[in-house]
Amino acid sequence: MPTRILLEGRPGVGKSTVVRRLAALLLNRRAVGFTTEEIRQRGARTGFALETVDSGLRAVLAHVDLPGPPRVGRYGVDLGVMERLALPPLRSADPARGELVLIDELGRMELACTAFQDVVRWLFTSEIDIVATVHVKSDPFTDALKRRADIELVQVNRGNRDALPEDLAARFDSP
Ligand SMILES: Nc1ncnc2c1ncn2[C@@H]1O[C@H](COP(=O)(O)OP(=O)(O)OP(=O)(O)O)[C@@H](O)[C@H]1O
Repeated sequence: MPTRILLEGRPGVGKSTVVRRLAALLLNRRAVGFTTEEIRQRGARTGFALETVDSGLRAVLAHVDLPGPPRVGRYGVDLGVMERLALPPLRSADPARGELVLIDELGRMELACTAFQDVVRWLFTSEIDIVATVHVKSDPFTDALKRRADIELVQVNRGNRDALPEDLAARFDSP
């Protein structure tokens, strides 16, 4: 049975940092997937960049200056970035090669890509180990994942965020 972990936490608690540190700590496993990061201009958040875990490819996923569609809040989302950068490594993830999927995050902008929803559904039925971040906020897609009996829902908070990357790396790296 693969390990499927959802890291849940309030905005800014440190979920992305846990995922990035976990990717850097893994010795015997190859992590594939993506992380997202705020873009700030003159101190204000103007968008989000997406970066692939394995190859470090980076592009602007959402920005106040992008028109969309879709628009999520103040941001126009470039779904082509999901198609070109995020999906290929997820589609070719192979547990036989020791690969582990990291997704940061299962958020509204990412899930605006229906092909991404399909890939995530497939991943959660496959033999691939997964660590994905989710917000506390209710959303039909992530609520359904959180209710599954075969996932571990881990709350990220200030008390455990420093220890979590090493705890998770030890679990995934052990033979
Ligand atoms: N373990 C930590 N120790 C100190 N600072 C941290 C730690 N983890 C995260 N931070 C800081 O908190 C801020 C938010 O971190 P991060 O982006 O990882 O949170 P997040 O939960 O992924 O946020 P979001 O919900 O917006 O995606 C960053 O400035 C980061 O440097």
